[in-house]
Amino acid sequence: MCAKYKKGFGYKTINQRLPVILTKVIDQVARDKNDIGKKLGAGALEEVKDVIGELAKLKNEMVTNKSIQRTGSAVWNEYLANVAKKSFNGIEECVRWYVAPWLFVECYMYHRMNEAFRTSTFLKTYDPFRGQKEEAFFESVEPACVLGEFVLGSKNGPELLKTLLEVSLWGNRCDLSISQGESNAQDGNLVDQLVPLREKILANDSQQVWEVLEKVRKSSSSPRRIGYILDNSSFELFTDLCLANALLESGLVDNVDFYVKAQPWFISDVLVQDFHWLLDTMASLTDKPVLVQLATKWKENVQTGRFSVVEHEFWTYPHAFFEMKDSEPALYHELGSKAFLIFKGDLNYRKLIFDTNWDFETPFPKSLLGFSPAPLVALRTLKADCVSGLPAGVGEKLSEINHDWMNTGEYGLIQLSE
Ligand SMILES: O=P(O)(O)OC[C@@]1(O)O[C@H](CO)[C@@H](O)[C@@H]1O
Ligand SMILES: [Mn+2]
Repeated sequence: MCAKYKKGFGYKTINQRLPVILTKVIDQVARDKNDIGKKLGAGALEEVKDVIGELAKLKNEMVTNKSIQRTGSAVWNEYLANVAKKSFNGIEECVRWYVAPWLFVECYMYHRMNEAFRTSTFLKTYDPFRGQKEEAFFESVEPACVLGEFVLGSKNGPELLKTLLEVSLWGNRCDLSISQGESNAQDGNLVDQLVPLREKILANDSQQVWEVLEKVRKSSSSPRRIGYILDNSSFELFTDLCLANALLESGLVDNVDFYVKAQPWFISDVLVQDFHWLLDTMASLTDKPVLVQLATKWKENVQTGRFSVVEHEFWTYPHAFFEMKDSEPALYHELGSKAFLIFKGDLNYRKLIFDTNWDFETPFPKSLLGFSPAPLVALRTLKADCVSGLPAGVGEKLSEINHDWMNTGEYGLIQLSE
């Protein structure tokens, strides 16, 4: 899929969404300029100007459909060469913003943005999205309290697990990339919304997920460790922690390894510091005892290693996941050592199914193209036009009602591949 077809979501992304997102990054850096200068001195101030210049150049390349440039990353350059080889007769100059695969180009924008920061001296670890992520959590404190009360007051077992799979799924609507950085917090009590939302789950393997996890619980291998490939910070991360909490407390698994991005990504994606920020912030909200109680528990899990947070550069590469086995075999092997994997969100889903226009009814496991390090579930609200594993007729019917149905975040999937 690429951005050349004006009716596709790829076109809207390159033509509208990404320029807006990048402009906001430039504005944010410009706003932070004086603070940075005051804190770090004149050298830093000069550097801020250079970074803004780089970002403006990137925006110009994007909006004028220039060729995708090589960068300082061998991995990205090799990927670019492969895109050229596969679709452009090896001519890299022909790989332009509007004709290159959409997934590659969208990731490339964030890669180039990060390169501008990472190659600087003073702004190496600067995260232009930090404020938005933090604000998003403060906007969701009330729904988080309600959900927290629910989690603390529920009995462990299949019903709670299935409910929290749905909670974590709908947490994926709170993504700041789809809203181009505008507020997109959880609205109201999610637990009450689950029943009406259920008809929007187009494929729901939650019962089978429970059965697989029951097998994990009974297995002799110890410790029973799962990998949780996170997506967005703030409320979505809170829902993920609620699910992980239930997995531990029901005795289904012993350890949860959370995989996070190593660079600011798609605005709201979790970085290591976002994970700890959330726990610290919850712990500091003393007028919200339920959040303090959960933070205490989860911090203890971090201290004892029952929760761990792992960053890996692979999640900010352009590769589809079926390519991981060859391009990042150590990570594939590491995931293969887990009893179960949870993949969150739209971007991870796109990478799982190679961002391909599968027939709606293609079985989900088949669309993973051999990616199968361990049994896995994908929890994803649909925000891009690719999907697999739908029951007969569902996709066709929705297409008749609204041709944009795959891009709105209104529908969800809980899909298992054993
Ligand atoms: O991965 P997530 O946070 O669920 O979704 C991120 C997202 O940017 O991915 C799609 C395009 O890649 C967008 O439609 C959507 O906003
Ligand atoms: Mn995201």
